[in-house]
Parts: sequence; structure tokens; C-alpha cells
Amino acid sequence: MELHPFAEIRRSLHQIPELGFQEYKTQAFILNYLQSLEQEKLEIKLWKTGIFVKIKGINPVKTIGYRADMDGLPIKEETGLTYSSTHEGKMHACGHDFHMSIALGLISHFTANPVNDHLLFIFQPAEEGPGGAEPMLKSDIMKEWKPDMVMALHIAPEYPAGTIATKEGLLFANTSELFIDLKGKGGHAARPHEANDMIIAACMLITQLQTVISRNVDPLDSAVLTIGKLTAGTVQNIIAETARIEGTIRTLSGESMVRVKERLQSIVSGIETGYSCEAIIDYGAMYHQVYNDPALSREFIDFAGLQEEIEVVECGEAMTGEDFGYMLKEIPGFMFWLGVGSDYGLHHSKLNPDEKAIETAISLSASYIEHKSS
Ligand SMILES: CC(=O)N[C@@H](CCC[C@H](N)C(=O)O)C(=O)O
Repeated sequence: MELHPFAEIRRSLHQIPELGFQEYKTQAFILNYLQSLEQEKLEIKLWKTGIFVKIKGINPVKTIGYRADMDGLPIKEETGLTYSSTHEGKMHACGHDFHMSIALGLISHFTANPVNDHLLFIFQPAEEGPGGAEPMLKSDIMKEWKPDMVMALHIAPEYPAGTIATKEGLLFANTSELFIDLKGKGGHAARPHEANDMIIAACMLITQLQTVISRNVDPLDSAVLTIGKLTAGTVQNIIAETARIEGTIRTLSGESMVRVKERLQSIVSGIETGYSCEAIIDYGAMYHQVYNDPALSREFIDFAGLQEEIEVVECGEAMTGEDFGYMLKEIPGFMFWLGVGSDYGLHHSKLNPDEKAIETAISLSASYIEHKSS
């Protein structure tokens, strides 16, 4: 069977994953593709490693925005696919290759079939961190081209291709990165009484942090605290002088985020006293919750429900984060999950999304945009 042209584009993008604000090859690839299209209605502006693409409407009364994120993750791909990542240790393991190829499919469709309204496609870097949406939103280009509504999708391995899922209101959590540096006193492995071992302090701290969600957050107000990385020490017979803990906090409410951080601060202070060490907490990037405009998301759910061969699920909230939340804070719009049925989930080295979903997403989004712009 012949490969869908935007699945082919997805495979090319899949081979060149780049981390946040390093999406140079990705940006060049997209620009190169855009140059192959009819230019008459297109206006293109670069922002760092991102791209704004405006398609001028025939009889515009508003601008409809569509956002696709661009960055990959620091994961060594293990899918064994012929079109696996060529960038060692990096992978499109969160579907941003899908998101970009779907956006290109829409741009290709609308350059050939322009609608009344202006369309603004936003290729946004650094979604995984440190966050491109907020600074892009504040850019002069966005001020000039600010859309009246904005939409985006995210692949969902847990639903089969042909399914979309979303809800009115809160969809994704508030997030905050978490970095804690511990400094104690190193020493000889045989003389622990002269040292302050930061491996022990880090292990105690991580264990105590597990009580924050279970004991300090209202169980009806979901929250997550995940430690994804721990680094400490140099060699097996030296007591570790430093340790670094890296994680992320997710909460559905803003109040719980404040509460989690307060408890975390007290626990870290206790570790400093108990293990005679210094601790520095850095909250890195924080993302605003993804809150779907109730009226627009309802309209989209009802619209999608009328499309043949699309299964619509009205889902619950997820503890994922998305800096698209910043765009939705200022511009009415919504995000939806796109089913891609993979046995392995997001952020897994064997994630293998079903490319059939690319066609589903292009056709659904194109029909919806045509409907909104008629
Ligand atoms: C959709 C998705 O997976 N997004 C990421 C966003 C990460 C934000 C930040 N780096 C953090 O870890 O808090 C996610 O992990 O949910």
C-alpha cells in the first residue's frame, strides 16, 4: 500500500529529533516543504527555531490559529523501525513529528483551498522544556497576527487510530519542573563518620517526598510528584559529596501546587538539618493548565461526532502538562487527543504510533476549520 504523503513527511521528521530550542534541522525541513507550496497566500515569519505561517483568507473576519510543537526528547530510540532517529540519544517519543506533519498537511490543503478567514499555523519549539509557547505568545509577531481562536492536538497511544478524545474545561494539569541540588561532605568509603553522604540524604529525601501527595493533598484533587533522575557520586569507594534530584510536579488545581511546594520546602529543610547538608531547590519551567474553552470544545466534540469513521470519547483530565495551556489562557480554543494506538506510551523508547491517524487528523481538522470559517 502506498504511504500517505504526510506519513512520509512524518518519517523524515522522525529521523531528525532535536531538543528544545535546538530545532534547526526541523525548522529548515519545514521551511523547505513550505517553499514547495503555492506562495501567493502564504506569509512566513521565523521566531527563534519556531515558525509562524499565515494563510491569507479570501474574505476574512477573524484568524483561526493551529499550533504544532516541534521538539524531541533525550531518549535512545528502540523501535527498530527503518526510519528510526538518526540523532543518537534523541527521539520523537511524544508525537511531535505527527503534530508537525499534520499541520503541514493542513497548510498544504488550505494553500490549495483557501477559506474566508485568515489561518495562522504556529510551529512551536521546546514544548518538553523549557517552554516555547509563553515567549512565542509574547512575541511581536504573535501580537501582530494574534488569532481569535486556537486549536491543537496531541497523540494518544491509549486510543486506537480513528478515535479522538477531549472534554470541556480542564484537560491537562498545571506542571512545575523540580531540581534539587544537595551538597554535603565527601570522603573515604571506609571513613563514613567523617563525611556527610549525599546518596543517603537523596534517598531519604526521595522517600519522604512520596508522602507529600499521599498525606498533604486532598485525594479528590489529583496531584503527581515524579522523580525521573538521580545523579550522585563519582566512584564506588568515595562517599558522594553531591547529589542532584530531577523531577516534576503535576496538580489539577493551583492551590495544590502551592501546597505541594510548601511541604516539599519543609521536607528539604528537614533533610538539611538531619544530614548536615545544603540544599538548593529550583523549580525550572512551570506550565499553566490546559483549559479548553467550554463553548468551542463542546462545538468541536459535537462536530467530530457527526464525522463518519471518527469515534469521539469524552475523556477525563490527564496529569500531562502542555505549554499550549499558556495560549489557551489568552486565546479561546481547545486541545484534543488523537488516538494512535501504540503498545508503548508517550515518552517510551518503543513508542510506535499508527500513521493512519495522520489522515484522520488532517481531514477532521480541515473540515472543522472550513466549518468555522464559512
Ligand atoms: C504532553 C507531554 O508529555 N508534555 C510534557 C511537558 C513537560 C513539562 C515539563 N518539562 C515538566 O516535566 O514539568 C509532560 O511531561 O507532561
